[in-house]
Amino acid sequence: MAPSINFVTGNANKLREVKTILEPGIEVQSNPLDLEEVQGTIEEVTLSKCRRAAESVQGPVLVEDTALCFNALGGLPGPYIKWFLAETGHEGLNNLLAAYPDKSAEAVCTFGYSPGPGHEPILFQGRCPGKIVPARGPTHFGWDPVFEYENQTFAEMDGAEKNKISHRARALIKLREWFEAQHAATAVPAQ
Ligand SMILES: O=P(O)(O)OP(=O)(O)OP(=O)(O)OC[C@H]1O[C@@H](n2cnc3c(O)ncnc32)[C@H](O)[C@@H]1O
Ligand SMILES: [Mg+2]
Repeated sequence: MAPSINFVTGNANKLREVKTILEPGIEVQSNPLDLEEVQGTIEEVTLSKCRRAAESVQGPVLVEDTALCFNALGGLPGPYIKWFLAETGHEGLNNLLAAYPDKSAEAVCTFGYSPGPGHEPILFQGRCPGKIVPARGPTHFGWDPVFEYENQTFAEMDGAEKNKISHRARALIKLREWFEAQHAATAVPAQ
């Protein structure tokens, strides 16, 4: 039987990508709890989110936090990208870099897995380099239209292309390796 994982997220686009990448090897269940997110480094935000999720669910959970880091701004907006995007939009994200020739950025995806409340979460991080450009492509998912990787924005790619190289895919390679090794170690050998 495939191992399963309980992904706590309010973001339907994240859930779709995680399911596409992990299933059928790992079955992804989901829970749309809205978790409070603290300020801090990328890792601190995910650790706190994961501890809260494990407390709320009283069981094993997976959470994820996505950051978008502008190199000219020392890594900001980073884990605060959600609020920058909501308040300034795609054009505003470009304007933030107007004073700098360096438009390079990094998308950072950090998954946190906790076996349950009281356990320290384990982190799996993936990074994808790119640059911030005026919006191109459909506007279904967050900052996808303004993040360009090798001449295409994430929004211009089809799902399969994005899932080959994205920050999320790179983090999930690490998560899958660890999760499958854990499952193999605890599975009862066939008699
Ligand atoms: O419930 P959670 O999992 O926290 O979902 P969220 O939507 O609040 O997500 P985050 O806290 O991680 O905030 C990240 C922001 O970046 C956006 N985002 C996340 N992954 C993205 C991706 O692959 N492409 C474009 N935008 C993305 C997302 O819509 C948010 O605005
Ligand atoms: Mg969030």
